[in-house]
This record gives sequence, structure tokens and C-alpha cells, in this order.
Amino acid sequence: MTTSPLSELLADPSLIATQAYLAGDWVDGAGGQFEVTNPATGEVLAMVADVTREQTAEAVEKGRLAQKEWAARTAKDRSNVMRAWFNLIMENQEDLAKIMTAEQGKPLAEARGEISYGASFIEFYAEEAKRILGEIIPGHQPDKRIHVLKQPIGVVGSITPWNFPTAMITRKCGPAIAAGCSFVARPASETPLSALALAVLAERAGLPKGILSILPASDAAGIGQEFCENPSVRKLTFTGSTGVGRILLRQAADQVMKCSMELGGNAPFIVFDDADLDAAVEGAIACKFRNNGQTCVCANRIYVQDGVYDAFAEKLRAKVAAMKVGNGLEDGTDLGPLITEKAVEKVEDHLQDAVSKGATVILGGKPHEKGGTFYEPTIVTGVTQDMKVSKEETFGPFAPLFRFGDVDDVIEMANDTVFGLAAYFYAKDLSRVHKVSEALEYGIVGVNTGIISTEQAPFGGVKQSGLGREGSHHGIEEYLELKYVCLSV
Ligand SMILES: NC(=O)C1=CN([C@@H]2O[C@H](COP(=O)(O)OP(=O)(O)OC[C@H]3O[C@@H](n4cnc5c(N)ncnc54)[C@H](OP(=O)(O)O)[C@@H]3O)[C@@H](O)[C@H]2O)C=CC1
Ligand SMILES: O=C(O)[C@H](O)CS(=O)(=O)O
Repeated sequence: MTTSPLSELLADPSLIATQAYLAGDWVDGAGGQFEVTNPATGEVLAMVADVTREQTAEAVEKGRLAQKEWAARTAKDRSNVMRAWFNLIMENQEDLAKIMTAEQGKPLAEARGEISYGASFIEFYAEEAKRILGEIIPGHQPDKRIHVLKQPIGVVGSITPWNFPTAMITRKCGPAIAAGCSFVARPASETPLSALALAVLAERAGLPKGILSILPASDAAGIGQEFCENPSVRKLTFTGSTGVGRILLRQAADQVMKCSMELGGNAPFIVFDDADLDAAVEGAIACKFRNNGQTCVCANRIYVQDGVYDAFAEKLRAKVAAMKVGNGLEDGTDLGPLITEKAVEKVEDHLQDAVSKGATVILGGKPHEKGGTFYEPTIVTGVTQDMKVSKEETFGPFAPLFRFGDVDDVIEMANDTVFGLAAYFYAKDLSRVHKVSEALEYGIVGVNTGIISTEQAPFGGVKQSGLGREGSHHGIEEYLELKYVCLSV
């Protein structure tokens, strides 16, 4: 068993795994080890196996050999294993949440929520496994019959970010494994412990050897190249920045590989003058400050109509001023640390740019007195489209308030971005709700809500926010191939 400063916090310290889970075997990293630290304290939580490209190729080959047998088991059989995995994740929710908060920084209450959200994809796709239906189409000639089969695509390569260390993996491996695929995952180097704990529980649930690999690796680019160049990998699924998504798409093109991309966002959050203002403030806080603003669907720009601008700004300021910044393991913490110093620099860059172009700080505006990567929740007014924050994802506790007058103007401003993941607005007028919902160029639109995430809905972006959908019955299609069988009878 691994000893770690985390061990004393857990009911089951054996959930702390530091070796790599390579196709069902726990192995050391051929590249040595790398540190995992607590962003709130800088403390080293563990030294984790550093997997090499060669070991990744081994995991892919073992996944290829095991996949056919897994796919040949009945859907109900696959479903039962996944249901057992879901049950174990929920039974260990508290420990898994503490592991997540320690390595990622989010408040424990949010981490508990993510474990439940992440587990919901295993539960949902345990059921979807039994609903992978083909078709029989009337023949195009008297002696022809058309059958359409849906078959698992094969070996899946997965690269995920640090901001949702559990849910971003289960949102992918849930449908993939349910479909009969094998799944080779490289978690973010900042947050491998949450991913490895999932493997501990998958093994306990009876997932066969070869079907799942969790491969921590410091060489992100090298593992990505292996996934893109290895002919046995038939699908790449990535969540992260649009910049890295572009790199992976270019690399995957050589093999014409099927790709799912969940990329960056730049969500507008629009408050019309007929909105329920208190509800809009609550929604803006939930949308902007969840995970300290480190989510791809968080409000990156807040547009407020003239008639309610000052009232909204004051209500928002008062509520955010009461939020507690601190270690996510401490009771009552609302905002943890940012993941790295680089993340703090991005917030500072957007803030200084806005202020230099005329914006006004009405709350926060500087690193928190706790030091490290803690940052004061910040609100600025007088923000305009020529500022960096209107075009770039901030990924931090920075709420820029834009003023607008006309509905057509705000739709144009909201759509004036290369991104198209999530958008939100608060309004009551029915014709306005329909007009704005249809006009916003985004994959997800929240109306009178700031939280849209659920396993039951198709999550994904348009434009440069991604390709494909995760969640809902749509999500399993990403891991299936259609086969047309033309029968001559
Ligand atoms: N849409 C979303 O959900 C997310 C969007 N972002 C956006 O990305 C920005 C940067 O955050 P960051 O975590 O650095 O996101 P990145 O896109 O840089 O990292 C996401 C994942 O990709 C890996 N990675 C990085 N470079 C490569 C590569 N060349 N080939 C293969 N894998 C690679 C990372 O590894 P490693 O961890 O070792 O760097 C990580 O596991 C954020 O500020 C935010 O704007 C970030 C996370 C999620
Ligand atoms: O990457 C993210 O930010 C997540 O997809 C956000 S969510 O799914 O938890 O809403």
C-alpha cells in the first residue's frame, strides 16, 4: 500500500495508487516517477509512475487483444460489470472526493458533486450498453435485404485535463467500455490520483484485464503521438484546450482517425432587463465560480442590459464578497486555489488588459493574502469587446461585466468568438427566449440557469470548441462504427 500525506484522511488508503494500471496490471513507470502536489499547500502528495511511449504501445496491444472477447460478451454482462463499478465509486465517494480536492484544489463539496457526476456516466452507459440497436431496412431490390450493424470501434486513446479529473474520464470510458471497446487513458499530470483510484475500483468490479489502462505520464506530447500513430488505436478522445486539440487533430489526420474533441470555451452570460435579477445573480455565481472559474462552460463574459446593469453589478458584488477563499478540505470553502502559477498569470493578464483599456475593479483584483495560487474573486465593470477577455478563455475567478442595450447587438457580441461551447441567458419574455436560444451559435444554451451539466444531455461544442458529443444516447455513437450488410437472398 502507498503511504502518502493523504492516507490518514481516507477510510480506505488503498485507493491511493501510484503505479500505472497497464491493461489490468499495476506496473512501475519505465520513465521513473513524477511528483503530484497539493495546489493549496504545495505539499507533495505522492510520487507517481511515469509511463513511457513504449509502455503505452504495450497497453494498446493488450487492449487490442482483449477487446474482441469483451465485445463478444452479452450487453447485459458488460452492463453488470459497469453497474458494479458504479456502485463501488459511490460507496467510496468521500475518499475519492478527498483525493480529488487534495490534488486539484476544488472545495470538497464540489469534489463530492464531481464524483457523483462522474459515476453517473458509468451508471448511464451501463444501461445504454443494452440499447445499441441496429436496423433492418427494406431491400432496394426484391432479392436484397439491408442490415445495419453497430459495432465497437476498437481501441480508444484518451487524454483528459486536470479540471474535472474523474468526470472527464468517465464521460469517455463509460460509453467506450459499454460499447465493447478497450480504453487507454492518459490523465493530466496534475491529477493522476483520481484516475488511478477509478482503476482500483474497476479492478474490484471485475473489469477484465486489458479493457482499461490508466497511464500517468509526464510526456503528454509523446503519449499523444503514440495514440495518433499507433495503427491499433482507432479512436482518439480529448478534452482540453483548443490549441492542443488542433495539434492532436493534425497528428490523427495521418491515420484518418475518428476523433472526439471537447475543447475551450468563451461562454457569454446574458442578463436581460426582464430577468429575475436575484436568480440571475445566483446563476452567474454558480456558472462563473464553480471550480474557481476553471471550467470550459463557465461564464467568461457577462453581458447586462442597461436597465438592470447597476443593480445586477451591486447584487453580484455583495454575494461574491461573502465567498470564502481557502483550502478545499476546510469546511465552508467556496473557492480553492488555482491549479498553477500559470493560471494565476492568465487571470492577471486579462485583468490588467481590461483595466488598461478602461475597466473598473469593483471587487478583488489581486492575488489573495493566503499566497500561493489563491486569488481574490474579481469583478470588473465597463468591459468592452476590444479587451482580451472578450476573445480568450480566462479559466479563473474573473467576472467581466459588459453593458448592452439592444437584443440584436448582444447576440452579435455573444457570437463574436471562434468558440461555441456554452452560452447562457436570463429572460422571461417567451418570444425573446426562443429568438435568443436559436440565434446563439453554441452547442449548449442554458436559459434561466447557470448549470447545464448532466449525463442525460449531449454535451459538446460547435466552431472551435470541439467535435462530437458526450453524454446522452448520442455519446455512445462516438465509440461505434456502422456496418451496412447487403444480403442477397
Ligand atoms: N475544454 C475544457 O474542458 C478545458 C479547457 N482548458 C483550456 O486549456 C487551457 C490550458 O489548460 P491546460 O490544462 O494546460 O490544457 P491543455 O490542453 O494544455 O491540457 C489538457 C491535457 O492535454 C495534455 N497535453 C498537453 N499538450 C499535449 C500534447 N501536445 N499532446 C497530447 N496531450 C497534451 C495535458 O497534459 P499535461 O497535464 O501534462 O499538460 C492535459 O492532460 C486552460 O486555460 C483552458 O483555457 C483546459 C482544460 C479543460
Ligand atoms: O471541462 C469542463 O469544464 C467540464 O466539461 C465542465 S462540466 O462537464 O462539469 O460542466
